[in-house]
Amino acid sequence: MTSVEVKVKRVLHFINGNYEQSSDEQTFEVKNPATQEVIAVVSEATEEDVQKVSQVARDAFDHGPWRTMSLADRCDKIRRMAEIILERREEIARLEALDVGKPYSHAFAGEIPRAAHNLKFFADFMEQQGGEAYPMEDAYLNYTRYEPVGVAGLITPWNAPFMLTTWKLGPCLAAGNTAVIKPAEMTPLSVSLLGEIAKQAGIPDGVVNIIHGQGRVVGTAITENENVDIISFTGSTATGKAIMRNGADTLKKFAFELGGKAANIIFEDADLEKAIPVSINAAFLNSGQVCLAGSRILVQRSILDSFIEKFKLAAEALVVGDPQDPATKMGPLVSEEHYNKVRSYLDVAKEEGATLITGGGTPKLAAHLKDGYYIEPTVYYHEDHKARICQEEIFGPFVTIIPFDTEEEALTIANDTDYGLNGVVWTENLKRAHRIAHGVRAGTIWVNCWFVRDLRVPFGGFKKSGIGREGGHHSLEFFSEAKNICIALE
Ligand SMILES: NC(=O)C1=CN([C@@H]2O[C@H](COP(=O)(O)OP(=O)(O)OC[C@H]3O[C@@H](n4cnc5c(N)ncnc54)[C@H](O)[C@@H]3O)[C@@H](O)[C@H]2O)C=CC1
Ligand SMILES: O=C(O)/C=C/C=C(\O)C(=O)O
Repeated sequence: MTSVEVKVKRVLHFINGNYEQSSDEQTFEVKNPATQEVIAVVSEATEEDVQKVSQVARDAFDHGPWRTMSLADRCDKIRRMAEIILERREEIARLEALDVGKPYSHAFAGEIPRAAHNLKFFADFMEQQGGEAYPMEDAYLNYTRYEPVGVAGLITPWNAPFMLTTWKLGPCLAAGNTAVIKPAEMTPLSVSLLGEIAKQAGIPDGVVNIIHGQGRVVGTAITENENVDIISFTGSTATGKAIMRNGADTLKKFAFELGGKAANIIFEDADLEKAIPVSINAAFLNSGQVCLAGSRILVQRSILDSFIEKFKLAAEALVVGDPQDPATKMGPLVSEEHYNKVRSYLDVAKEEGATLITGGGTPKLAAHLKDGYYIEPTVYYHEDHKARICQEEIFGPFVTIIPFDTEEEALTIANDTDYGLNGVVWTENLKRAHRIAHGVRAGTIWVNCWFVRDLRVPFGGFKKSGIGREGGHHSLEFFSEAKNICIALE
C-alpha cells in the first residue's frame, strides 16, 4: 500500500490544443520509483508524430496570432499560466513526488512556486526590455529589434521536470516563439499538464505542444526536424553531444545546460554551523540528482576530522522515506537503470580504495517501499581527486570528501575536472572568497551559500557543462533574432 491512492494515468501528446494518442497507438509504462507500481501509460510518439507536431508549431508561428499579438497581451497570458500553476500547486507537487520520487514538501515549497515564477518573471522581464539605437552623425540612425526565432524544441530532463521545462518555456513564449516540448520519458506526468494550463490561460492552439517518447527516437527526430529552429536542452553531456551532431544539418542554434561535478570548498575559517547543513543539502537534495550538486567536498586538512564527524552525523540524520510523506527529506532514485548506475559506483569506490564514512546500503524503510530504488546518503573520503568517483557525474546521494592544504591546491583540485557548472566556497575571509570565486572555472560560484537563484543572472556552464547561458536577457537573446534597421536621415 502506498501513502497516496494511485490510479494509473493515461498520458497523451498535446498537439494543436488537443490531447491525442500516437499515430500507431503505441504506449510505454512509467513506474513510481518508490514502489515500482505502474503509475502511467504514456503515448509513445513515432517520427511521423514528431513531423506533425513540428509542422503544427511552424504553422502557429508563421500564421498564428502569437508572435504578432501585442506584447502586453502575450505576457498577460503567460502570467495567467503562472497563476494557474499556483492554483494547482498541490496537485502538481504530488505528481512530481509520484513520478520523480522527490519529496513532496520540496516540490510544494520550492520547485512548483519556482516554476510559476519562471513564467511570471520572463513575462515581466520581457515587458521591460528596450532596444538599442546608434546614430551615425546626422546621416543615419540604426535601431535594433528583437524578433522571435520560430519553433523551439525544449528537451528537458527527469530530475526537475516541471521546473526545468517552465524555465525554458517562459522566455521562449515571452519572446514570441512557439514550442515543441519533449519531457523526459521517465517523468512525463507534470509536464503533460502544461498543455491544458496553456489552453486555460488563453494561449492560442499550436503555440505550446508536448510530445512524449524515448529520447533516441523522439528527441532525435525533433533535433533533425527542418521546422524546428532552436533547441534548448538540459541533461547529460553525452546527450548534448548527440543533439549537436544531429542538429548540424539543419544548422540549429543551441543552449545546453549539461552535467556537473561541483567542488564545495570548505576552508578552516568557514562557519561550519552554516556550511554543514547547506553542504548536506547540496549533496543530498533530490537524492543528489541535481546538476548543481556539491558532490566533491574539498576540506582543508586542519578541520578535516571535525568536519567529517559533523557531516557524517548530519547525513545519518536525514529522513529517507516515502516521497509523499511531509517528513521525508530524501526519496528514491528515479529508475532502476539509474539506481544500478549509482550503485555501480559503490564498487568503483571500493576498487579505488576510498574510505566509506557512512551509507552505501539500503535504508530502513516502511514495508510498502521495499521495492523502491533507495540508497542511503553515502559519504566517502578519498585522498586522490583523480579517482573516478571524484571525476564522473554520479548523480546520486553519493559524495566524496577530498582533503587539501593550501588555497592553490584547493583551486587545482576544483579545476581538475571536465565540468564547470558551478562551485561553492566557504570562508569568512572576503579576499580569499573573491580569489577562489575568480579562480574556479565555472558558470556560477556561490560564496557561503548554495543554489540561491536570481533569474536575472546568467546561468550555464564552462567546459563540458554547457554551451551558452540562460537567465534574464541571456534567455531572451537566445530565443530571439536581433535585427538592425538602418535609416537614412537625409
Ligand atoms: N544536468 C542535468 O540536469 C542532468 C544530468 N543528467 C546526467 O545524465 C545521466 C543520464 O541520464 P539520462 O536520463 O540518460 O539523461 P539524458 O540527457 O539522456 O535525458 C535528458 C533528455 O534528453 C532526451 N534525450 C535522450 N537522448 C536524446 C537524443 N539523442 N536526442 C535528443 N534528446 C534526447 C531524453 O529523452 C530526456 O528528455 C545521469 O546519470 C546524469 O549523470 C541527467 C538528467 C539531468
Ligand atoms: O535553477 C535553475 O534554473 C536550474 C537548476 C537546475 C537543476 O536543478 C538541475 O538540472 O539539476
